[in-house]
Amino acid sequence: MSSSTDPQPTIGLIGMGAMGRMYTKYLSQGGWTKIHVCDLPSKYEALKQEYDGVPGVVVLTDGHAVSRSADFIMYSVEAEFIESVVAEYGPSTKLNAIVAGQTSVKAPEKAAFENHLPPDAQIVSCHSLHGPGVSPIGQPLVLIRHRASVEALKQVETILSCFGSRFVYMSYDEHDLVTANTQAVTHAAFLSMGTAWASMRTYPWEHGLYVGGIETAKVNIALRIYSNKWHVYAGLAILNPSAKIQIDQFAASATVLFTMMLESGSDSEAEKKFRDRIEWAGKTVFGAEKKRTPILLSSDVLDRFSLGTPTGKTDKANSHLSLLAMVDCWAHLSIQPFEHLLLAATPIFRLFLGVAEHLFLSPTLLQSAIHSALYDTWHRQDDLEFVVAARGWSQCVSFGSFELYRRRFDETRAFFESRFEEAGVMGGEMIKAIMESEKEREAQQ
Ligand SMILES: NC(=O)C1=CN([C@@H]2O[C@H](COP(=O)(O)OP(=O)(O)OC[C@H]3O[C@@H](n4cnc5c(N)ncnc54)[C@H](OP(=O)(O)O)[C@@H]3O)[C@@H](O)[C@H]2O)C=CC1
Ligand SMILES: O=C(O)C(=O)Cc1ccc(O)cc1
Repeated sequence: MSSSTDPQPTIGLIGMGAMGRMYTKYLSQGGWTKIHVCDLPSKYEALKQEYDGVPGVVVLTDGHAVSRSADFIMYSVEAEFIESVVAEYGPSTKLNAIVAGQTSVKAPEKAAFENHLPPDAQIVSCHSLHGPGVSPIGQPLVLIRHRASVEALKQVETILSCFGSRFVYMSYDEHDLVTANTQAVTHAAFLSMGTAWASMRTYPWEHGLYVGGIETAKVNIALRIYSNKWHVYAGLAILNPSAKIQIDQFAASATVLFTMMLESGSDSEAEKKFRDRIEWAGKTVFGAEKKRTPILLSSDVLDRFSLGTPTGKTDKANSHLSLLAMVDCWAHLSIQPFEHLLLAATPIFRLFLGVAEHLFLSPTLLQSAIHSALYDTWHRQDDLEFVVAARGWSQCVSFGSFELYRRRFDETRAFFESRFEEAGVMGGEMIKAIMESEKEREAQQ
């Protein structure tokens, strides 16, 4: 790191995509004066022009130039490529530099750093648990002191303090377990909703049946995910071994619950089995949480962020199969989602857990969802498409194919693309409102 006569370390960012740019922005605004950045050499000229005059930022040709000059180096590249990128630039790491990665799954990053960084390099990795369009203030920022002195960790904290995020400390292995619990299944659920809607060629908020309250949250988040980079979700699902197990359980839960819905009909024994299973899942996940202040805003507030206009048909109950399956999945895997809430929740996980909690802690809502699941047939096609989509995503992840993942993602994305701008604004405001209401509640408690 910097010597005592040089108060500012040189900060290096390799990969100037969405996250690299976000880091550059906050580091520059935070007053750091030596921020060396690069992307692929082919983007050098364009990046140089773009960052001309941005305080503290120097664009360099490639990762060798950044690695050789920086005291703290962060790799913000696709998880799929971390091994090859570190293999290329790692040997150029400045003597005694501290190295970090921003990848959403850490097992490949850890292996890449151990295999390709010089022995004098210290490793303090990180992970901002939010997307590039969310304000980092108050969000969890994971710090992983893997091969580094306490002093090195302090230096990283100092550099990143300008984000106003909440530091969360864990090991590489803990990180992958926690993020599988919070992110993998949440993403699988929203990816499946999107694929189901796209398969039916319907924008759910446009036909008036899925508008307002819980539906608003589902639509806004699904569109938010599809407007992000496919490789972010592919990487954390395919390269994290714990994620595969969870996504598989989610698909299994959706399938079993849907089958039970079909079997019930006039069969009271089958109906009882379904009710018992939902009740068991709800107790397992939410049972101990009766005294917690609920996460979610009221339905009225959620309605403010709706993409569609309530038509009066909106009171019609539906099965909320995705939420029932999520809670069933958590219960089967003995995941206690509230344990992660304080520690390492992303905005999307927080919101989805809040929506599930809203459903399960309201006896009226839950009973009407169960009743609708058992007796209504109008949403059967939607639920069937959802189950097919969940199984498809699970199979895709189990095959470990990035190409297949990209094709599935792109197909659904194309269907929603024209709506991203509108949904991005709404979704952003919804997340902001929820974060603010959380802060207010915390202050009151
Ligand atoms: N987006 C998100 O919500 C979050 C993402 N992350 C993680 O951060 C990392 C980056 O994600 P994000 O910024 O969204 O993705 P982007 O695709 O926007 O950015 C990655 C950038 O790295 C570039 N790159 C690839 N190889 C090299 C190389 N050899 N040298 C220099 N640059 C290279 C890519 O170029 P090219 O496109 O040409 O390949 C691209 O510009 C990922 O590992 C992701 O999992 C973490 C938190 C949130
Ligand atoms: O909130 C979410 O789950 C997101 O989708 C944004 C996101 C994506 C990848 C990360 O590694 C961290 C956050």
